[in-house]
Amino acid sequence: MIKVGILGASGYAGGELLRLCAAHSAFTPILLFGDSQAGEAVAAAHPHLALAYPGVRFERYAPERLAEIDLLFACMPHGESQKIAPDILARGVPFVDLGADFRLDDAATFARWYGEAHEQPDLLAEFVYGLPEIARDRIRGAKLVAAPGCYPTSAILALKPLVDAGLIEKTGIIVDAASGVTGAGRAAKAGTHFCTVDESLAAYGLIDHRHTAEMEMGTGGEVLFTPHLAPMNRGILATCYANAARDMDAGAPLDTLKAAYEGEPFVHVSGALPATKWTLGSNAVHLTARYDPRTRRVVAIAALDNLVKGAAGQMIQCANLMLGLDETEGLARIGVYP
Ligand SMILES: NC(=O)C1=CN([C@@H]2O[C@H](COP(=O)(O)OP(=O)(O)OC[C@H]3O[C@@H](n4cnc5c(N)ncnc54)[C@H](OP(=O)(O)O)[C@@H]3O)[C@@H](O)[C@H]2O)C=CC1
Ligand SMILES: CC(=O)N[C@@H](CCC(=O)OP(=O)(O)O)C(=O)O
Repeated sequence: MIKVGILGASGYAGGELLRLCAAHSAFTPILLFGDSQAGEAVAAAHPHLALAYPGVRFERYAPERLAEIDLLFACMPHGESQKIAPDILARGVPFVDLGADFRLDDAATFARWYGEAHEQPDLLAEFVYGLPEIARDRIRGAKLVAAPGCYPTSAILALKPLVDAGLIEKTGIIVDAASGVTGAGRAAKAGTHFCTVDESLAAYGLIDHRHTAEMEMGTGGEVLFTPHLAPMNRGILATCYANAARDMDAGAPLDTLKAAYEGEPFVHVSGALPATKWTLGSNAVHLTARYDPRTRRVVAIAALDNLVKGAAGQMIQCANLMLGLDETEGLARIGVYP
């Protein structure tokens, strides 16, 4: 048994992490931190988890309690991990953070995209960016991992092999992506109210969405990113456009993605146009790509579940690698469909 602590266990990502841990052979959540719900039963926040966590309650965070666990996950709003990172490092507990605090590799980029100075700039280099398909060897055995945001996971997986193979130019990359509403967290907000979202599709975060920085770090290109909010609970569909760097067969981008992800347990590349519905509840990413000789552009599309491969599933996949377990342990490769 690997004793797990979760910070932000009462949120959507924390709830999904608890759901996945319930099906994991080793990860056993024993400390669920959530100050505002301390004393409440897990099932009060997550009724669907009642059978898995009978009698388990949220507790207040206290750094000395880190001595009781073998692995720590955090699913808190940005800025919170920075405050407690020194405690975590001092105790040496393996840590996977889902917030954005330690994803970027330099403090100036963090300040540019998050609008505030980083409180622990010296610790940025200590964290590995937790995208196993790109950084598996660095995650294996690491103590500190920063899991990517949901949008960057989709865009980086669709684009990086095409950049690396020299098929697309690094400038002028466009990422148009739509997210399900759980991507915005569980707190009630005007922008995610049922009546605002239902039967509607809208862009937001024009030009300055903070995930642009992660996409640029992960692809090595210059990205114009436009997120959209879609009337669905889960899912990200990212449609990515780039200028072709040279003439090529229409199928060359698809062949490149197939070669790049051959043997990857959670990545499926095919000529079919991916849909978010294929991925629900699974850690799968479905990808496709084409070259259009008429416009000399390459288009690549990714679909995933923002709460699994875009959040809690990615965290479990990283933790499996960090602790030397089978990377796929506790994770579904097949979504619930229809
Ligand atoms: N939802 C998604 O698809 C994804 C989310 N993320 C990131 O993961 C993190 C969590 O997201 P999500 O679960 O959606 O968010 P939620 O709003 O659903 O949950 C946030 C959690 O953080 C806790 N929390 C809130 N404020 C504080 C604080 N000041 N100190 C400590 N804990 C606090 C909340 O506890 P309480 O109930 O007690 O307030 C709750 O457990 C965020 O950083 C988000 O950006 C990343 C990838 C995908
Ligand atoms: C639909 C929606 O609102 N999505 C969130 C993305 C949340 C996330 O995954 O990213 P971070 O962890 O980097 O915040 C947004 O656009 O802010």
